[in-house]
Amino acid sequence: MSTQTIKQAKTQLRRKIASKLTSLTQKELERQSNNVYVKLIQTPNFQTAKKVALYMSMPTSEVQTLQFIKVCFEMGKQVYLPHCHRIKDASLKRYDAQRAMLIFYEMPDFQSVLDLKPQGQYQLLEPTSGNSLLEPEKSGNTSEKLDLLVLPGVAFTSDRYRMGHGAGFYDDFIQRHVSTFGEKPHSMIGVGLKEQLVDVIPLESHDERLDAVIVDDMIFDDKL
Ligand SMILES: Nc1nc2c(c(=O)[nH]1)N(C=O)[C@@H](CNc1ccc(C(=O)N[C@@H](CCC(=O)O)C(=O)O)cc1)CN2
Ligand SMILES: Nc1ncnc2c1ncn2[C@@H]1O[C@H](COP(=O)(O)OP(=O)(O)OP(=O)(O)O)[C@@H](O)[C@H]1O
Repeated sequence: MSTQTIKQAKTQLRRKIASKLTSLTQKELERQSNNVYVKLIQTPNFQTAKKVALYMSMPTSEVQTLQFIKVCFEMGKQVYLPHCHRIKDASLKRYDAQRAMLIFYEMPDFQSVLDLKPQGQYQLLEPTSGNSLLEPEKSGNTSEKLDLLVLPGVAFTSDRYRMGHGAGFYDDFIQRHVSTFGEKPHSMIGVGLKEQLVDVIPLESHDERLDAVIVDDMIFDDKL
């Protein structure tokens, strides 16, 4: 398949999942999110992780994360949340069409998460300052690598591939993590709803395979 055909197939799949998700009730979204969170907490990689990067969920189409973030603080984890950073210096682009990149900021406590305000084009709840991870324009960045990266997505497969909203942010972040720390985050876990589990995702060469995918009460990991 040509790159163009793969991109079109990804767009089609995004539409198909979006229409499936319109009939999901709030109750069902909460039920599945809770199942995911129980499974995630049980994983040894979560138990041992100190630095954990999560995301602030959008209201209807993603596994809800607020309760999970709360538990992370209660367990003494260092919690990081993403910010979409517009690239001003073209030399920081990793591919031509790239406009923005993810920076993760450390959240000092749960209250600061509750206080987040919607930012940018997608009105996501994002931090805009703080101790950062992989902020390239900032000198003296002394932060250490991530123990766990929890990834949102639009679709997931049982062989641990993921497709997002089409910005290429997470694959880019993983590559920059490798450039800076010499390795990927210790563990990368995608979380989804059962409506987001598909047989195949059209893959491009930059698409990263995850260490585990958790969908509703199912976990797919490389030890199975
Ligand atoms: N909760 C959450 N936070 C996140 C992400 C995410 O997927 N979920 N991201 C993950 O990278 C980054 C933000 N990236 C995003 C990129 C595009 C769209 C979006 O809605 N885009 C299209 C719709 C595409 C589609 O059909 O799905 C639009 O332009 O309307 C949302 C977030 C960082 N933070
Ligand atoms: N490393 C890269 N090199 C070249 N093109 C890329 C790269 N990363 C992403 N792109 C391009 O950017 C677009 C979005 O990529 P992709 O579909 O992989 O994003 P995604 O996984 O859905 O997004 P996200 O990770 O932000 O949720 C695609 O058109 C893809 O070809």
